[in-house]
Amino acid sequence: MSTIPTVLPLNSGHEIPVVGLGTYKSSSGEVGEAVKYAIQIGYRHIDCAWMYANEAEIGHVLKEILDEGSIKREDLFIVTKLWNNFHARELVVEKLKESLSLLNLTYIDLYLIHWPMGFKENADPLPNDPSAYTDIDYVETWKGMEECVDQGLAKSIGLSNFNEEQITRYLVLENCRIRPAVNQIEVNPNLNQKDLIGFCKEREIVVTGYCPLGRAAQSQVTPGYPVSTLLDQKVVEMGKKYGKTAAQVVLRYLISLGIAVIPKSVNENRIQENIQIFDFDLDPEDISYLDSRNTGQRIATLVAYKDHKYYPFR
Ligand SMILES: NC(=O)C1=CN([C@@H]2O[C@H](COP(=O)(O)OP(=O)(O)OC[C@H]3O[C@@H](n4cnc5c(N)ncnc54)[C@H](OP(=O)(O)O)[C@@H]3O)[C@@H](O)[C@H]2O)C=CC1
Ligand SMILES: O=C1CO[C@H](CO)[C@@H](O)[C@@H]1O
Repeated sequence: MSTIPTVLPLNSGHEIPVVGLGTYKSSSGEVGEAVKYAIQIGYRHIDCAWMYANEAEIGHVLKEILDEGSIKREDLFIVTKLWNNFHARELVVEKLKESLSLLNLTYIDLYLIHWPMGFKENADPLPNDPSAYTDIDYVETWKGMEECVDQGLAKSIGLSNFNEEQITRYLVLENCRIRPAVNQIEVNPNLNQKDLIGFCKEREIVVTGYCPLGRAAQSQVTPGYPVSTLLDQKVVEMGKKYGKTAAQVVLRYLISLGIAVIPKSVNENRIQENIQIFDFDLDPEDISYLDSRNTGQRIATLVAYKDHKYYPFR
């Protein structure tokens, strides 16, 4: 059996656990229990965001766990993200401090710019009107991110939803003093992102794949969503051969691309299932089948902002 590492090295000198728990739409009254259970059974990486509006409940549980003492702060890898309204350089440290206070932490392991597009500070977080856009250059935002590292508030900093050209503006133009450690992007068999993953790898940027399960249940009922590979009967049957579920097959496929994944669940069985993916290998014909599912369809398009100067998916 081939061994897949359980952590990946970052260019900051730190390591990111390959499987993390997603928390988007993990609702109040559920998210804390989910995080507590995940950490109890061995998850060490939790993916949060200011935008998810649930950092306070997660912070309550993190405090409880760390106060109890058997898990130390340095054992955990907590991620959060700067939302689009706060791209002005002088807001970055302030917004990280706000997230840290909600999360009951003194530092974050990884702070990401959530999207390259900026909105005005006092606008709606998902504005309907282009008058809410700003053209603050994300290179300016990055200077604020670097200050988070300088002040000891973030161990690593990175990007999310950035395309090749946008990453190149940091690296080739040498606009950054501290290099992005991670680019968090949508990755699932419908959108396997092999090119962007390869591009990032060559530049020592680790990819974290979001929506790894293709939001299975919602994908059946949400107009415009590509149908999740978890619902493909062939993948369900494939799983039976290994004594695994379709979700485990898909996650195993994704981590073999050399990326981290952050499946979201608030259900104990599924939280457990999603990390039990290191004890089997996929046969070459199954990998070929999953490769063939790459239609390029995206879930998280934020297409309402397609006319924003920094929209990444043109
Ligand atoms: N940077 C960015 O812009 C983005 C980041 N993210 C991050 O990535 C995380 C994951 O993406 P997300 O959008 O949540 O989508 P996922 O692909 O992780 O799908 C989550 C859905 O799948 C269900 N599910 C979980 N495990 C299983 C399983 N084993 N079998 C069947 N269904 C399952 C969950 O339900 P249940 O909870 O009931 O188990 C939930 O409905 C987010 O939570 C967030 O942290 C996501 C989108 C954008
Ligand atoms: O993190 C996120 C969760 O998904 C949303 C889209 O469905 C994104 O807008 C957001 O970036």
